[in-house]
Formats: sequence, C-alpha cells, structure tokens
Amino acid sequence: MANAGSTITEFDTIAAISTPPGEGAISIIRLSGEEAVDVACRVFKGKNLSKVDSHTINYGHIIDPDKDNQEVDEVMVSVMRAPRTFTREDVIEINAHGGIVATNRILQLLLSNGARLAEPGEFTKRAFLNGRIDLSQAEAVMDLIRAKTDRSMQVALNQLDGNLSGLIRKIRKDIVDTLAQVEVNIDYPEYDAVEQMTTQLLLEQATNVQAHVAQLLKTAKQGKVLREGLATAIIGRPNVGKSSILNHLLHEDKAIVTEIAGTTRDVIEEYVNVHGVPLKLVDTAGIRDTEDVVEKIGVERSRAAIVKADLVMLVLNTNEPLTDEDRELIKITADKKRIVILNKTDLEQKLDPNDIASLIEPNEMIAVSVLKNLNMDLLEEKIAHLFFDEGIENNQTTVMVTNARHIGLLASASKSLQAVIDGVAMGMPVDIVQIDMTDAWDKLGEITGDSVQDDLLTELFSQFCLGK
Ligand SMILES: Nc1nc2c(c(=O)[nH]1)N(C=O)[C@@H](CNc1ccc(C(=O)N[C@@H](CCC(=O)O)C(=O)O)cc1)CN2
Ligand SMILES: Nc1nc2c(ncn2[C@@H]2O[C@H](COP(=O)(O)OP(=O)(O)OP(=O)(O)O)[C@@H](O)[C@H]2O)c(=O)[nH]1
Ligand SMILES: [K+]
Repeated sequence: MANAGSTITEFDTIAAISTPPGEGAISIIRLSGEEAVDVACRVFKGKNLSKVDSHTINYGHIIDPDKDNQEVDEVMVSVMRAPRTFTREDVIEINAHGGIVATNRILQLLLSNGARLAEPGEFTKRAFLNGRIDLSQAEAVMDLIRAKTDRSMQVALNQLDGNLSGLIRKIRKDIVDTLAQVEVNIDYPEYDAVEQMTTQLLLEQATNVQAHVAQLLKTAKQGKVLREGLATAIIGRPNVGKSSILNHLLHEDKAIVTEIAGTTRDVIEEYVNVHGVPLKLVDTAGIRDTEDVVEKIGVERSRAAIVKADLVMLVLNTNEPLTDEDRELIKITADKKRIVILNKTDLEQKLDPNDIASLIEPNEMIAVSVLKNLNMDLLEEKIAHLFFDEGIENNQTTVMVTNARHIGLLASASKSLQAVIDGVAMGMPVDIVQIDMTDAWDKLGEITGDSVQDDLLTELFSQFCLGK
C-alpha cells in the first residue's frame, strides 16, 4: 500500500524547472521538501526567506556562493510553507527571467546546494503520497496538461476535483459495509438460516454495486474519446477533395498540433476540435502532399490508415460516376464507423445514387461542397453526434471515466461482482463468495490508489512531464 509509505520513508528536497524548456518571458524553478527554504536561502540575496511569512513573493537576486556571491539573475521568490502547498511540503518557487542558460544555471546552483533533481511527476507524486490528492486526481493533473479541447479539459478538472474518486469511495463503502455485515453473521452461526441470509445479502449488494459500476463504464467510450482523441482517417481517390476537407476541419483556430517527444520532425499528431470532440488525424502526410504523385493515397495505403482509425471519412466525388476503386474503398470500410462524404455537390451530379444505395446506409452519407461551403457545418455536427448521442456540448454528465487503466479496473471489478452473483446462484459457501466481493473492493481501490503497488506508481508518474 503506497500510502503507508513502505518504501519511501523520507523525502529529500527536490528541484526542477517547471516551465517548458525554451525561451519564455519568465521561467519557474520549483523546490519542494524539508530543506527547500534552506537551500533557497543559500543562493538568494534579499530578505531572509526563512523569516518571511508563508505565501509571500519576495524580490531579490540569485547568487553563486562558490563564486564570491556573484549575481546570476534578478528574481521573485515565492515561499509557501507546509502543509498548505501543492505537495504539502515546504515549496519554493523561483521566478526567473526566461532563457535556457540562466534557468539551468539556477537549477544547477540548487542542485549543488542541497537539492536533488526531481523525477518526472515527482511533485505530483508527493502530493499523492502526502495525501493531498488521490491517484485518480494525480492522473487528472496529467490529463489536464494534455487536454485537447475545452470539453476534455472540463472532464479532467472534474476528476481533479475528486468527483470520480468520491463515487468510487461511495461504492467501496457499500462493499465494506456488506463485508462487515457478513463477518457479523458468520460470527453467529448458531442462528438458523444465517448462511442463507448472508448469501442473499451478498447477492443483493453485488447486484446493486455492479449497477453503479456499469453506469460508470457506460461513460467510458465517450470519456476515452475525450481524453485520447478519436483516431480519424480521411480516405478517397485522388482529387475527390480530401485535403480541402482536411483544411476546412483544420480551420486555423481549431487545429491543435502536438509534436511527439523523441520522434522525428515529420511525426506529428494533429488534432481537430469538432464540437468538443478531439479528432486525431491519422496519416495526413500523404493527403497533404499534393506534389508527390508516387505518394498518392492508393487502396493499399488507405487500408493501413483504416486499420488505425476509429472513424473513417470516405470522400466520393459526385461529379464523376462511381469507379471500381470507390467500390473497393466502400467495401473495405463497411465494418468501420464511417461517414461517406459526397463532395462537389456544386458541380454537375454524375454519381448515380442507385450505385451506392445498396452499399451505404443513408445515415452514413452526407452531401457537401467544400468549395462552396455547403453543408460543412452539418458534417461537423454529424461527426460529433456519432460519438455523443445528444451532441457533446449538451452532455452534462459530471463524472466520466476517461482513463484506460480505470476502465480496466472497473471491468474487472464488475467481473468479480458477477462471480459473487453466480456463486450465490450456484450455492457456493459464504467464505468463497466473500473472496470475490473483497476482490471487487481491491480493484476499485486501485483507481483511487487506496490499494496500489509501488511499481505501478513509479510507472504512472514517470509518464508526467519534468517539473510537474
Ligand atoms: N506558481 C504555480 N502555479 C500553479 C501551480 C504551482 O505549483 N505553482 N500549480 C501546480 O500544479 C497549479 C495550482 N495547483 C495548486 C494546488 C494546490 C495548492 C495548495 O497549496 N494547496 C493547499 C491549500 C492552499 C490554500 O488553501 O491556501 C492544500 O491543498 O493544502 C497550490 C497549487 C497551477 N498553478
Ligand atoms: N467544384 C468543387 N471543387 C472542389 C470541391 N472540393 C475540392 N475541389 C477541388 O478539387 C481539387 C482536388 O481537391 P483536393 O482537396 O486536393 O483533393 P484530394 O482528394 O486531396 O486530392 P489528392 O491530393 O489528389 O488525393 C481541387 O482543385 C479542389 O479545389 C468542391 O466541393 N467543389
Ligand atoms: K491533396
């Protein structure tokens, strides 16, 4: 149990740059731990930081004690004393002039004066280990940073506020109450029919709890889309209008482009915000490239993109009769969630509707003209509605499960609860059924981190950014 702090018994003082690397107007170097104030005092010229009030910001200079107190930067230093801080430890934040060299120099000074470099996510990890937030809240911090749309951000904020944890705790309390009652009953075996009453209680409670879990799981499909984006492929024959549609969707203020750390320049993730749904565009490089004839998207290339996609947008040109290649693309996307975009409705209509009527469901199709901006709003609405029945903006569910780890744990909790239900039906003895009930309790506890292994924690927090 991580909260018991079995392996981590004391906290040294950690330091990291908390702003993104590069040239900003201001950069923040953060310290947390018992010696945070002392370490800062060693490199700060100004007020005595160990005497100032908590939650004050103090003007002064960072100096190098090994170089005759030479001034390194002019700064503002925040002093926040435990426990009213992000980590619940003493926290110092040095607001320095932006710039890689000065910022790194200050970090180095802190490291040579008693601090240790923080691991990725270690500040947030401490907030968790010190009990300020639970695990799902810590994960929400990361989701917040990575949120692709306002709506995804809202869901993450909600989780950070502890709403998911609150629900999970309530469910776990129901389980524990039941288990306690079971223990009491078992302690009084002299009563007749106690065994039967007890299994009946387990059955009722398992059914009840399973319904709550199912409700949470129901939000998972939407939640996952909000958190990770919806992998979307735009495919179609050459010249049907794929890049025009892509560019329309990527309309300046909607495009979100993130570079994936550690990959080459041309591997970027592009997201489009369509009514709050983050579409993650798959394999757009080939679409964008109008010059390179060899790279034109053929059926083979489309196949690869289709496999990766949650949503396929297949574009057909209504200004031409249906071709064999079109038919092939319609065929290979038949099992996918798809929208067939009948483009170029502003031109003479040469595509015979009868040719596609038997191949495509009417509700999968939408006729548009990108060039004349006809029906493009409807297209966007159609995309959003595909994943959110009521349209996402109207969806006011406060708690959504967004995280694959949480989804997995809820699913296995539900399985254990099913084992309770089946066990009772088969007339299993109470102490066997009890084990499955306890198992469900454990699985749910892993979501909030109430029961969780240390190696899992290390894994989870290592996915954070440095300085968070
Ligand atoms: N400069 C700065 N800005 C920041 C952060 C930070 O660490 N530093 N944060 C980092 O992510 C976020 C703010 N998150 C925070 C969360 C809790 C506490 C905190 O001190 N909590 C105390 C209660 C404080 C009070 O009520 O006065 C606590 O829960 O005990 C501080 C920041 C965003 N902005
Ligand atoms: N009239 C008309 N022309 C369109 C429409 N949409 C796209 N076009 C034109 O069709 C041509 C091809 O458009 P693109 O968006 O490059 O088509 P693509 O499918 O990406 O083409 P490839 O790169 O060859 O695969 C361009 O000249 C567009 O201006 C439309 O709705 N109406
Ligand atoms: K193109």
